[in-house]
Amino acid sequence: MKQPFQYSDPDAAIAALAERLSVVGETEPVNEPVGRIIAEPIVADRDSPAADVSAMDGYAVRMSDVQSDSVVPVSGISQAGAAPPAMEDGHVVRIFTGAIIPDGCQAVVKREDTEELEASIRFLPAAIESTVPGSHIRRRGENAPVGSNVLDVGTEVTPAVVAALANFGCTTPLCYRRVKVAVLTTGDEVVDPATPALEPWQLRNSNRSAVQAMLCQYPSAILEIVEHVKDDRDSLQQSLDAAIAACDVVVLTGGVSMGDYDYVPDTIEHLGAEIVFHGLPIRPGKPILGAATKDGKLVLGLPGNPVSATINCHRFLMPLLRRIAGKPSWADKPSMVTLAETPQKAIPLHTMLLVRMTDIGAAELVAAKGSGDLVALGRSDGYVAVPPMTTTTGPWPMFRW
Ligand SMILES: Nc1nc2c(c(=O)[nH]1)N[C@H]1C(S)=C(S)[C@@H](COP(=O)(O)OP(=O)(O)OC[C@H]3O[C@@H](n4cnc5c(N)ncnc54)[C@H](O)[C@@H]3O)O[C@H]1N2
Ligand code: MOO
Repeated sequence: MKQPFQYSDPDAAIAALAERLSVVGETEPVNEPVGRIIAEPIVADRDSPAADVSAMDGYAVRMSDVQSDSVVPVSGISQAGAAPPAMEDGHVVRIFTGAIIPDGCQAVVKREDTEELEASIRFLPAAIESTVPGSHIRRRGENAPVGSNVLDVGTEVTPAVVAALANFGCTTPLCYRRVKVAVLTTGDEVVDPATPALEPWQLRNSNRSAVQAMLCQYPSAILEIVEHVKDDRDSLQQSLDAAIAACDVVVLTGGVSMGDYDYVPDTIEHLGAEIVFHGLPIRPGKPILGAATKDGKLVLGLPGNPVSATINCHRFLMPLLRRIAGKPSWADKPSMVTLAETPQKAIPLHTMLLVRMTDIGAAELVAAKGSGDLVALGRSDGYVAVPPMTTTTGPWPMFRW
């Protein structure tokens, strides 16, 4: 670990790493695109709406007929799913929401603004006062004319985007392929989480579970390799070489610090990757390592302590994955929250404190015994980032799991 630190804050370190990473270029049509990134502009295949339509249930009228004392006969019905009838002079047409505006109609009057008589209507004062040409008419193409751009390349597909895509007949949008990720955990003391009886010197592989779970929440990434590697230089080198050949991103946990078995930094260097930072002024996570290969692949060495690995996977890996996946606005946009109590110690590091949200929207600190405290981790909703030498309640950025 180099001292002083190469970057004074996590965002600067993330940005420096991001600059060196390649963005996925290959594309594929995707059936279930939520969480994927669109790789082609989506163009309107028809006007939206496709014709002038009514925004209300009511009557299609000519302005000259909207008089306070006249009784106007109803000459037909325009309903959704059918062509409109002709509109006779001196008549109104009954119309429903979404139905096409008949030729000659200048406005729609809401049903509740009329008195409905047998086969005719009378306009109530509300209709007389508020009806102007175009009232309650949605004009053809007012949302988007045919051929216009509806969604840009780089849009992340949400349920709202899916609705817009469906409207333009796009059910399998062309998206960037998923980012291939390898997760390599290290540590000879670490065993599979399903192991029932452990020796006192063993512990369960919670880091693998945490990283896997975070990746599962992100549809633009796919886990290609998940492996636990023995604490020896050759095994680690072999696994790292294979992982970097097959994937865009390799995440390692453990072995990045100063211990005799901490081979991660050396093996990454041996790979020919540029170590952009090794050590940052953050707690937890001071020994974190970020590297980029010559062809722009990410190698992230997360510290082994479970709270550190989980927080820093969220803080560093997830935004960088969004960037590699092709999302232009990839940086985190944390909401600001006020802490329910002051942080106890002012330290010269960016501190990420586990918090739980109260019902009134304050962030309560979760008592934690350090970066191995998985109980505190499990009780948290996320973490709050407090700048160096600060003991005030904020508001500070809150990152939710
Ligand atoms: N002399 C120094 N020692 C340490 C420093 C330092 O700056 N100088 N930094 C400390 C900090 S901070 C951290 S965090 C750890 C990180 O070290 P490593 O990344 O080398 O992690 P390990 O030593 O391999 O493991 C630390 C701890 O975490 C447990 N662990 C590891 N992997 C897993 C896993 N997959 N699931 C659950 N738990 C895991 C491991 O058993 C250790 O208890 O270094 C400090 N030391
Ligand atoms: O990263 Mo370490 O987690 O500060 O213990």
